[in-house]
Amino acid sequence: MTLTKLQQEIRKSPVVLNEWIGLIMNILKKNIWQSLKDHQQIMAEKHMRNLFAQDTKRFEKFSVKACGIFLDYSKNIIIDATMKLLAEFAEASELKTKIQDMFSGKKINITENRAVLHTALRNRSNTPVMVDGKDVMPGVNAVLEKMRDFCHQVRNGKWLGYTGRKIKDIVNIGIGGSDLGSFMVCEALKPYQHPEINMHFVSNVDGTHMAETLKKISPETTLFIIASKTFTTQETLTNAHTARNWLLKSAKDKSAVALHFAAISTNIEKVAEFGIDTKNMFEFWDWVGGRYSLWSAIGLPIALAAGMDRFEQLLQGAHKMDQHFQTAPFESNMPVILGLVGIWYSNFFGTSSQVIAPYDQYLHRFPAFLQQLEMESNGKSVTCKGEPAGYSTCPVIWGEPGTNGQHAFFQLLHQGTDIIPADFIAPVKTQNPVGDHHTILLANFFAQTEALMRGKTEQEVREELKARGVDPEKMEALIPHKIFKGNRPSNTILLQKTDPETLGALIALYEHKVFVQGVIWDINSFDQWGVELGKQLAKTIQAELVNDNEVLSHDSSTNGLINYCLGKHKPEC
Ligand SMILES: O=P(O)(O)OC[C@H]1O[C@](O)(CO)[C@@H](O)[C@@H]1O
Repeated sequence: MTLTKLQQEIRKSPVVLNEWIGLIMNILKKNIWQSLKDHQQIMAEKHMRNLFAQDTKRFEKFSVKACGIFLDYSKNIIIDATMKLLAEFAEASELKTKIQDMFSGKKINITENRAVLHTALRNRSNTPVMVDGKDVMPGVNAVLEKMRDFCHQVRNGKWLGYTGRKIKDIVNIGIGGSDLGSFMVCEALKPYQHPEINMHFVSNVDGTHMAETLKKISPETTLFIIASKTFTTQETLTNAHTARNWLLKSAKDKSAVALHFAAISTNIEKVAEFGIDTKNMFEFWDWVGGRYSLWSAIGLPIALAAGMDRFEQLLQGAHKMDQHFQTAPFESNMPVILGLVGIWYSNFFGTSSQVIAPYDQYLHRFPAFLQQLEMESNGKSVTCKGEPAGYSTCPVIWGEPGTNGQHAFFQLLHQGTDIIPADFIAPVKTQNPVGDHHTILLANFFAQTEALMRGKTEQEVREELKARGVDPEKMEALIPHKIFKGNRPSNTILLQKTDPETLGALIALYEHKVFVQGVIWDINSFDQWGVELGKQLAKTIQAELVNDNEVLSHDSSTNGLINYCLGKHKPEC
C-alpha cells in the first residue's frame, strides 16, 4: 500500500486515530525535511557542469512533456536522490489527497469557508462538480453560452451603440485578478485578435490611466466591461463612474448605459445599484478566486478579442493540464516537479526570488500575471492552523521578456552575489516568421541557460584573454571580473506555439505549481488578507485629504507627508 493510499484509508477512521496519524506524519515530514537539509550540504558542493559530464542521460532523466509543453529541469542543482526526497516530502504532505480535495469541491479555502474550483470552469469533460450538494456545471455552461451569444453580437457588428454604430473599442475596467489574467491573455493571443476591435485595459485608479485611454476612443463606438468579483473595489468603481460620466456627457440619455456597459461579477445587487442592466451581467461564483478567474466570465475580453472558440480552446488546454496534474505520478507530473524544484531553492538554498523570462513578446505580461498568482497566493507567514510558518514561503516573482532582460538585469543573474532561479519560456515556432528573428531569439534563449549553468572558469578566461593577446599585467586585473561561477539554476519551458490551447495549459501549469507549494508550506493559498490593512487606512486618509485641517492622527512620518501635500507643513529642507 502506498503512503497516499494509507493516508486516504486513515482519513476514514475515527478522529482520535486521525490525530495520532497526523502526529506520525509530522514526525515523518520532519525527518524528510532534515534529510533534505543534509542532502543540500552535499549538493551545495556540486557543480552542474560536473553533473552533466557524469551523466549522459541527465537531459532525458530530468525533462518531461505534457499538453504541448516541454519542461527541461536538468539545469538545476539536483540528482535523482534530490527529486526522490522532495517527492517523499510531497507524499507525506498528503499532496495527492489535497489535489483531489480541490478538484472535488472541498472547502479548502478555510479562512473564507469556500471551495476552490477554477478547475470546474474549464471542466470540458462536463462531469458533475458538487458544491454544497449542487452540481456547478449547468451554471458554468449557461454563462459560457451567454458569453458566446454576446461575443457573436459584438464581434459581428450586431451590438450597436446609442447612435446605431458598431463597437470598435472595448475597455475592460478591473484590477488585480479582474485585469491581469485577461490582459495578459489578450496580449498573448494578439495574432488571433478581431481586426476591427481594439482592446483596452484600465486598472489604475490614477486618473491618468483612464484619461489616456479615453483620448483614443469615441463614446459612440465603445463598450465598457466592468470586471469586479465583489463590485466594491474602489479603484474599479471610481474608474467605472468616470467612464459612465464620460459616456453620458455625449449621449445625454441614461438609456445609453445599457448599450455601452456590461458587468462581470458575483454581486448582482451592486451591479444593479451601479445602473448596469443585469441582462448585461455575466455571473461567476465565490468559489472562483480573483487571481484564478480568467477562466470564468472575467475572461470575456479574451473571448471578445479572440473569439469564443479560441476562449474554449484556452479552457481545453487548461483542462488537459488539470487531468495531467490529477493523474501523472509525481516523478513525471509537471506542476509537481516545478513546485518541488522551487521549494528546493527557497527552503534549502535560501533563495528569495524567482525570475520569469519569457522569450516571446506576446507573453510580455506573463511575469506581471504570475506576480499576483504566486505572491498573493503564497505570500503568507502562518500555516493553515494559524501558527507561525517558521520557514520561507513564496519568493519574490519578477521578470521581463528576453532579450530585453538580458540587457537589463541578467548581469545580476550571472555574476550577482545571490542565486536567483530562473524560468525561461519560449515557443518553438513563432507566430511571426520575420527574417531570422526567431533563430536569433532562440539562440539567445538557449545560450543564457547554458551560460548560467556552465559559467566560465578562471582557466577559460585566462586562455581567452591570452588568445586575444591581452597584455599579461592587464590580464591579471581583468580575470576576476570575467569569471562566471555558473551553477545558476534554470528551468526551460518550450511551447510548441503560443496558441490558445498551449497557453491555457501553461497558465494552469503555474496555477498548480502554486498549489503544490502551498500544500508543502501548509498555507492557505486562496485568501489574501494581507491586502486589507492598506485599503482600510486609505479610507481614513482619503477623508483627511479633502478636509482643510492639519492632520495629527498618525505617526509623525504619515502626518508630515499628508500635511506636506495639503500645504499645512513644510519640512525644512
Ligand atoms: O474583482 P475585485 O473584487 O474587484 O477584486 C480585485 C482584486 O482585489 C483583490 O481582492 C486584492 O488585491 C484581488 O484578490 C482581486 O483580484
